[in-house]
Amino acid sequence: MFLKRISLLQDQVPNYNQYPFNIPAIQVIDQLDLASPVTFFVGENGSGKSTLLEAVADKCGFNSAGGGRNNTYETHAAESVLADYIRLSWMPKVSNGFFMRAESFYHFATHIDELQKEGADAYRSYGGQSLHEQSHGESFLSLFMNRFNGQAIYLLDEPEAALSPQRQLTFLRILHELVQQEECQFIIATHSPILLGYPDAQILSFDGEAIEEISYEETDHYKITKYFLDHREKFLKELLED
Ligand SMILES: Nc1ncnc2c1ncn2[C@@H]1O[C@H](COP(=O)(O)OP(=O)(O)OP(=O)(O)O)[C@@H](O)[C@H]1O
Repeated sequence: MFLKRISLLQDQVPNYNQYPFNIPAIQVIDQLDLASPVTFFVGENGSGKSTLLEAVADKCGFNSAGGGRNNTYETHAAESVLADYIRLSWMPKVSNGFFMRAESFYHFATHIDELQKEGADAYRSYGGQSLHEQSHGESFLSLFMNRFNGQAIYLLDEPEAALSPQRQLTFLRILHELVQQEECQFIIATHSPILLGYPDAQILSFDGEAIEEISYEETDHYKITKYFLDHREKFLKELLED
């Protein structure tokens, strides 16, 4: 793995009452140690996972709307304010990698189409076909299978968004091969109890007073999903009738 620590430059934070420094989990970051090639960010909606991931992506030099170092294109995505206030500690440093956010993947696909029109063989890295001509889930898997390789860091924001449960398992297989064979590092914000099950991953929860490591079985994703599947009728009766 390459990225070992994310630190917040607390003495330089201009205002703790303003976004992004007003997010509870973010404002108390001192040093966040990454202890495994696969780190998951988990937490409630709005707990700050994307904000931190985007800041890391920006600091890596990746397009904060999605892409690698060479993907320069305009979007409505704002610059990451937080990026100026974090420090990344590497051992060793890698510059290869990719930031994928499900919500702006459409714009990224358009950017690849434009590169192809300009004469570059841009589709080669994405399964030989426009990402717009593949289903949402197929285009995600094309990205993971064809574009991801070599020693690199991959920052993924909810990669499960378009993937069926079966394809999430396929994704885990690709992830495993990239970690084992290419020594890739992943930081993944996710709500998927399937992805979170990846063995030996570090799971960082944004739900407490500080970002802290928790086990798979301690995640709400596991607990709620398990309870739901084990007691579906009772659970829904309580939920819908009370
Ligand atoms: N550009 C912005 N300006 C002001 N507040 C913002 C901005 N972007 C996000 N926020 C707020 O910051 C908080 C954290 O948002 P963020 O997108 O990081 O959450 P998240 O944990 O990734 O959530 P989700 O699981 O829903 O994707 C939220 O309360 C959100 O409303």
